[in-house]
Amino acid sequence: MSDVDEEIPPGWEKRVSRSTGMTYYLNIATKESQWELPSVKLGEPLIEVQCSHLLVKHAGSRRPSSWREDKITRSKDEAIAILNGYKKKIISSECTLQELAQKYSDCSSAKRGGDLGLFRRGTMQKPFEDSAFNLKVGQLSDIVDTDSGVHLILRTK
Ligand SMILES: O=C(N[C@H](Cc1nc2ccccc2[nH]1)C(=O)O)c1cc2ccccc2s1
Repeated sequence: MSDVDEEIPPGWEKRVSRSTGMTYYLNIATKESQWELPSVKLGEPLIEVQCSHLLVKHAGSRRPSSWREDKITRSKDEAIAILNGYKKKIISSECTLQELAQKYSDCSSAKRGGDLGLFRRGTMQKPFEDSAFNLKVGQLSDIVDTDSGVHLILRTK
């Protein structure tokens, strides 16, 4: 099978099952696996994506409170600086977004490593949606600003 036929979409890895010797495909970010070659339907509109995110709220957030902190008083600039620190650790592979979200995200999805599940357009705040639907699978966003706070987004599906 030539490479072109077997193009593996970004964010996926080809693996061989130790027990059966069969080829399978592993989603690097979610660690989910499947036997079928993940299909990227080029040119078709993207209906839904799956993302994990790390949210740092600030005093100006719509709900300046979270499971971590009853009353969040940090400034937006401080929140951005904190998030830039996390981004450096993720880019250098010192930590994964999931590990940092679990510990530090001000979103209740922290308990799931920041995983928001699959979502369609029209369900998340617009700046978040626009960023998420412009990411490739496995790609990390720049800092995204919503009424909830500032986010890093990792597209996982
Ligand atoms: O809106 C949520 N949480 C808010 C913070 C927040 N604001 C967001 C805005 C866009 C995307 C995710 C966001 N999370 C909160 O905890 O104050 C969600 C939590 C969860 C948990 C699991 C799946 C989806 C969601 S959406």
